This record gives sequence, structure tokens and C-alpha cells, in this order.
Amino acid sequence: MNDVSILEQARQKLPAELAERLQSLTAGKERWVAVLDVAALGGAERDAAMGDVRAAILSLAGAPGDVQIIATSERTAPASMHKPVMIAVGSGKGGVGKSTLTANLAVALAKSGVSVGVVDADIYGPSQPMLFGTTGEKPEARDEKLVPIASEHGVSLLSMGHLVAQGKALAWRGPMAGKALAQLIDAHWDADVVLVDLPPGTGDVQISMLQHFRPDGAIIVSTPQDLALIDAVRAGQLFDQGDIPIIGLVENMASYVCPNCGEVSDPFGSGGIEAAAERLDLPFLGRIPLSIAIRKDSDAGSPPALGDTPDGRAFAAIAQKLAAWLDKRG
Ligand SMILES: Nc1ncnc2c1ncn2[C@@H]1O[C@H](COP(=O)(O)OP(=O)(O)OP(=O)(O)O)[C@@H](O)[C@H]1O
Repeated sequence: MNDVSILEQARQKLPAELAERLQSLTAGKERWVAVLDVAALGGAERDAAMGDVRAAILSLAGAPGDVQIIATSERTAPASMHKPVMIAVGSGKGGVGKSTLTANLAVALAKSGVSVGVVDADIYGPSQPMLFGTTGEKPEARDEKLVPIASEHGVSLLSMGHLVAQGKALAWRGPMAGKALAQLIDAHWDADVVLVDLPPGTGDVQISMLQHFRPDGAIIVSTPQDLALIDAVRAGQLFDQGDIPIIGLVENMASYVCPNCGEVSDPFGSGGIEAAAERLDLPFLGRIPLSIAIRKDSDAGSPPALGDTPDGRAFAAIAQKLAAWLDKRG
């Protein structure tokens, strides 16, 4: 069954006003994801609309046991008119959790009703397809532009990993990487916000990419280790050079809570990024714990931000600060 036919079937089960509000319905492996326009509905009306849509979808033949309804408060403009707010997520060095943060911030924002896309610009190790469970899928092109892939977590996605085989782009120089990134950015985005997972570091490739796509803001992630911290500060200078507003710093792999005894320890130290933010007069957006569940869920293509767990809530808290920044920007 294709996505158009399930969308039509679901609409037929709904009153016309509600059918019109149901914007998309995507069949994922484990669950279906619906996007519902709730503009101008009060709290109770909105809950009732979401309940009716959920019931209609679950009554369809072939529906899974679970359906996620994403409420958006704006009717989606045609792709050609749409210019999403672009936010870069960078880090001074690799392996600090930049991709994990990008994916989970996107999911947490989508859960709160924002329509979100992710561009995976990390040519050294594109990991968003794995994080979103879309490995091996290829984006289609329309009018010579790519159409982002809809993941089953309510976030659409384009990755360097969709354009080149793993490891092939490693030798790219800055301008080539910038050109490839332009294809991912200048695509048929149907989202209000697009988070861009940059390659780690502060070299030529990153500078060229930033010059090409001029993000509206940047988030820098680091672990509390001193070395990573120094690198994160350097990444901050990279954005400063390009005059790109820094939305704030995030500390990843902070305190570890032992899943057996509950004891809290700080294997990489703690609080360093918050102190650095204060020193640099930058906002501190929050910390994500070092958690085995984050790694396991990420490897399994099920972003932890989907769940109402301490890990999920840590991502949601940072997403709220990002949403506040977006609101302020207007
Ligand atoms: N808070 C965390 N707790 C436990 N594991 C984590 C956490 N954050 C990230 N990881 C794990 O650390 C590894 C590196 O994370 P990730 O790929 O997000 O880093 P990155 O900075 O994007 O790396 P790269 O530079 O290679 O792209 C992954 O296996 C990921 O699952």
C-alpha cells in the first residue's frame, strides 16, 4: 500500500473539515506517522481532532498498533515558497555526539509541533540514515532538486550518505563539499526548520560549507573533556568569523547514571561547557547524560527523544530552548 492511498483512505473516514487538516500519512516499518494541521483549534478541540484522526487511521486495514500524530500549527506552504530556518550543529572534533544531538533535537522539535528536516552534511561519517532508520533509501529528484526522505519519526532527511557511498567523500576538498551540501540544502524542503549536521572540526571544508549555506544560527556540542572543550571554543570562533549567531553550547556525555545501582559519576568531568559558555558570554542550552540507552537506541534507528524517559526529556529541554530562540527570531 502506498502512502497516498492510505492518506486518501484515512481522509475518507473523517469529516471534511478534519480530512482537509490531515496533511500526510506515512507508513513506517513499525508505526505510521500522520501530520495534522491544528491551526486555530483550542486545546480541547485539538485533543479531540487528534483522537478522531488516530481512531480513523487505526481502523484502516493494514494499520500497525501504533500511530504517531504530529500536530503542526501552520498550513504547509508549497515547497517553492518555503525557506526554512537553517541551523548548523557543529563540534570542534569528532565523536562528541553531534549527529546524535542533531537527530534527537529534530525529533523533539517535531514532537512539539514544529515541522523539521535534517541535512546530514558530515562527509566523514554520515550517520543520520542510521539514526533515522533510512539506510539504503535513495531520495528522488523533482525539477532537478532532491526530495527529502520522510523518516517514520516525523522528520524528513537528506544525507551525504544518500549521495555517495560510505567513505567515498573522504578526500573531498572544501569547494566540492560545499557544492554537494548546496544540493542537500537547495532541495524541496517542506519544513519550518532544518538542522544541519556539519562535519566535525574547524578546517577548510567546514569554512567552505558555512560560506555556501550561511546558516541562521549555530549550536555547538562538546563533551566535558578539556581537549574537546578547547576544540568547541575554536568551533565557536569559526562561526564568529562567518558572523553566524551562536544559539548556544550543549554538553554531551555528562554525568553517567549506573543503570544497576543508580550511582552518578562524571567520567569526563562535568560542568566544563557551562563554565565555558559563561566565560564566552554564550547561552548554555543544557546537558545530555552519558547513557547506554542513548547509544543502543541510536544504533537501532529509534531516537531516544521519542520516549518520555530521562534521556528523552534532556533532549526535549534543549529543544525547548531552541524553540524559544526560533520564536524570538519571529
Ligand atoms: N550521550 C550519549 N551517551 C552515550 N552514547 C552516546 C551519547 N552521545 C553519543 N553517543 C554515542 O557516541 C558515538 C558518537 O556519536 P555521534 O556519531 O553522534 O558523534 P559525532 O560527533 O557526530 O561523531 P562524528 O564526528 O564521527 O560524526 C555514537 O556511537 C553514539 O551513539
